[in-house]
Amino acid sequence: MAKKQQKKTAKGRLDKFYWLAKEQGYRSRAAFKLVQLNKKYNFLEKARCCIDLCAAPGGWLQVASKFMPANSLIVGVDLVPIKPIPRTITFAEDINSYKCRDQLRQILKDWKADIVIHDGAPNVGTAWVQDAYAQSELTLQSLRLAVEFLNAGGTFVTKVFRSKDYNNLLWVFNQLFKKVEATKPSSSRNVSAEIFVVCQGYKNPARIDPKFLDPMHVFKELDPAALASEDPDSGVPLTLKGTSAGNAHANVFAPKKVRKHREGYADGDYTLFHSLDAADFIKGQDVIGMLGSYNEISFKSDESKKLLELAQTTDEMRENCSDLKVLGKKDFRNLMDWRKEVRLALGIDLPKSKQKELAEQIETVEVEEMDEDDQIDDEIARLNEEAARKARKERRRKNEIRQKKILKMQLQMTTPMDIGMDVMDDQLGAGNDDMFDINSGERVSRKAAIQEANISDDESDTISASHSADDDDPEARAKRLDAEMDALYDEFKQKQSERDAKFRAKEARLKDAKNDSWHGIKDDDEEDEDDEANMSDESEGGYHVVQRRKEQEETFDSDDEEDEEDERLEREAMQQTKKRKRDIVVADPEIPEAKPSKRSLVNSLVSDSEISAQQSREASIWFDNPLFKDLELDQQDAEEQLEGDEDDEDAWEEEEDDSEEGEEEVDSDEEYVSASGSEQEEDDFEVVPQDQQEDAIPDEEWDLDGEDEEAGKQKRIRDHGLATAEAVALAQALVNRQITKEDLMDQGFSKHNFVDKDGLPTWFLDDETKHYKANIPITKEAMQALRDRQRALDVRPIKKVAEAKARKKMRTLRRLEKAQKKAETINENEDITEKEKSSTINKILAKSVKGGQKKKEVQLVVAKGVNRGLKGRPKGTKGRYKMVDPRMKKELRAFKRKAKRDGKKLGSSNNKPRVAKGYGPR
Ligand SMILES: C[S@@+](CC[C@H](N)C(=O)[O-])C[C@H]1O[C@@H](n2cnc3c(N)ncnc32)[C@H](O)[C@@H]1O
Repeated sequence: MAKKQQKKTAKGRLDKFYWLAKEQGYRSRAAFKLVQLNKKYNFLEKARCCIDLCAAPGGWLQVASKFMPANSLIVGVDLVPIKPIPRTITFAEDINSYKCRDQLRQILKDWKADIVIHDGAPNVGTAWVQDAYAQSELTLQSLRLAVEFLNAGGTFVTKVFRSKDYNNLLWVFNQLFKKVEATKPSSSRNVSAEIFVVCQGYKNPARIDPKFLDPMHVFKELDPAALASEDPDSGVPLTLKGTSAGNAHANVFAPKKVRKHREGYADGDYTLFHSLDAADFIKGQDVIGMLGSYNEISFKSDESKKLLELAQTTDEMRENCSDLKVLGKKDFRNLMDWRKEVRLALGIDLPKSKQKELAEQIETVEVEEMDEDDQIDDEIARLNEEAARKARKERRRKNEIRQKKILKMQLQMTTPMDIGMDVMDDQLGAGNDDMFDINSGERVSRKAAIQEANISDDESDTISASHSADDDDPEARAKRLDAEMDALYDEFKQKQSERDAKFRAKEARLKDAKNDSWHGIKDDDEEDEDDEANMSDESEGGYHVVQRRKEQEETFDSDDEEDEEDERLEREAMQQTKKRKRDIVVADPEIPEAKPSKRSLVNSLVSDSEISAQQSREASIWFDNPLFKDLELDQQDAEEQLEGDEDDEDAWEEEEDDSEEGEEEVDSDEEYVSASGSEQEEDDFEVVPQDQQEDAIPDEEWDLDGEDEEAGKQKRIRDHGLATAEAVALAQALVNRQITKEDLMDQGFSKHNFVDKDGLPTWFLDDETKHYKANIPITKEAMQALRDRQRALDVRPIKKVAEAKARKKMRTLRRLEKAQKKAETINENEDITEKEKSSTINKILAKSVKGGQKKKEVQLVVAKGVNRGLKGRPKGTKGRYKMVDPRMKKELRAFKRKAKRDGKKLGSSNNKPRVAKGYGPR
């Protein structure tokens, strides 16, 4: 028995309602019974005065106080005092006493109750052993108080036990109320015989016959003799004729006069608890029946005490025996096994081998006694029988194999390719042409035939060998079949995993989902996958990525023309980044840092061994290409390059920030890089800046080891919000008050969450994981909200652009600050006139504003002679430069000439090419 899972008190008390009650501050789990009853009948919201009979510890009172309107009168009474509850009046009294009635009258004064609720349970025996009759009496007593204090039209809610008095009680209720309904809320344990009756619309008769409320009359046992002498017209027993009870019986017994025993007590048996002696359990025959009808297996008799000394009677068995009502399927199976073992140990049953021996001995003796003819006849009969048995066994085996194969097919454990190959093999090898035998009496579907053919000879041999061993024992056969199915399923999964990378990733994700650190971040995971896909797309420069980027850039262009220059630089930077990413991927895909985003995510999904095996295979094939002969970059080199490049990036950022008033350095990476040979080589191995990796996969998502899991979960929820349509739909329903928090919690405790997985085969569990999920409806609004959010994300500028904008803003601010300081100094200067001051300040301000928009000048450089084709920054060049074709120089000269001839100023033309002040050294 799963001791850890369920605290072993009677009925496994600590169930979800126990915890819910704890969480919501209810004093008892019983509170949820009233919550659920009220949810169904809505009696609390309308009531202004409520009497709770047998109210301790006060769970129902808390619920009443929560759901009833403010300023309602709520009175609770119990044998034991109740700790004060806001908005309620309580006192300790026996509800059977007159004192109780008087006190109620005193409290209510001239008020009448709209609702009387009763959840009393007489304290008899142990806490959970109930005496049904006492319970019925208590119920009748509560009815007596109810009819005294209820308003016309009021409601009475009471607990009743499903005993033989149940129908009588219901009959009485029906006489006094317009509508009577019995219901069992889900919070009431199934093992409990209790049921709740909701009586609505109190008729408030002017006078009630006291016999209606007298247990002696209501629960009167009917004397068969009295019943026999009945009124011929109405069928009412003569002893009761003319009384209300008589009328009651007229209703109950007419027209058939046969009283139905539903699920009530057996005659003379008024207890709900039944104990079975262990010795009887071991020796008895109807084991299942016994386990179903008894509450415990006791070891009280001398015979059963001896069982306790057996090694087979473990502590767990004893524990299981102590409360049969809380056992699961597996526990019952264990109990049956235990019984079998004990029977063997006590010699009640013989072991199988001995049984066979015995049978053989008997057979031999018989044979010895026969004469020769008889012997021959008998031998023939035996052989015939054996042949028939073998044929039966073979047929059974084939059926099993077929079933198994059909199941395999249903689970899609075979692929069409396998089927084709197997069929061919089989047909070629064994000449099996059954498939095409249309006259075959046995109508096997083509698929089934294929499946049958799927079994290899080896497999069938193994199966038949193992079959013969335990063919007669259905239990062993079932176990063997289970084991075989599991093995087949594992094989199938392995095959699929080898074939399909997606499947592998899915498996790994499932595994991770089961892992605590992954709990609840499935969507993040998916997001990351998307990120990964995007990034890998990016690194390959796919069409979609280009399009997407284009769109983003266009949006941005139209948004802010002022930042044109910065934007262009950013575009170039991004292209460079992409180029660098490509470079590093081509240069050495084995360097982990070379594929930062991909590696890190894949690491998390697929085990290292899987990756390395597959990668090394793929990598060796890839690097067999002669292209890579000369390329020997080891991981260390790559790391050094990475560091170097990062330093460069930092330097670039610093210079960018330090540059002032148009003296900015060249932004473009190509232009920035030094021309020296070694550095040039390094340039080829630039990598994606580190911060991009961090963007793709936030550290904290992967690194939850040391953190509090709950805190991590909360953070993810904060960071990523409602990521699925289901989540958004639920959130909207909550906000719009279509459902309440309680509903949501209720739904959370669904069959999908509390599944006993013990003993279930893996393939079944896998399938369940896939399909056995609560179906949360998605609304149009939720989808729209998600789409809107995605759209908002799409139009947000990418990080690099936002950074460029911020840098620009910062530079403008610095310039303005400087200008302001200068203006202040000028203002304080008393040597110059006010007019001069204002014009100088104006100039400074204009300059500072213009400074930001000043176009950067580009030097055009022509490489000549040996320098032609050299890459990198030409010696002696400062600032931005552009390598141009020599022809352009000529064209420029021609342009100047023409301009001179036409008398135009070079600078006045809008069509002039962008030129530098002069030419570079080469
Ligand atoms: C199941 S509990 C009630 C739980 C309660 N409805 C709640 O929500 O907390 C049953 C209660 O009935 C009370 N009881 C039993 N017989 C009684 C009687 N004759 N008069 C008053 N209370 C009684 C017991 O003291 C016990 O507290």
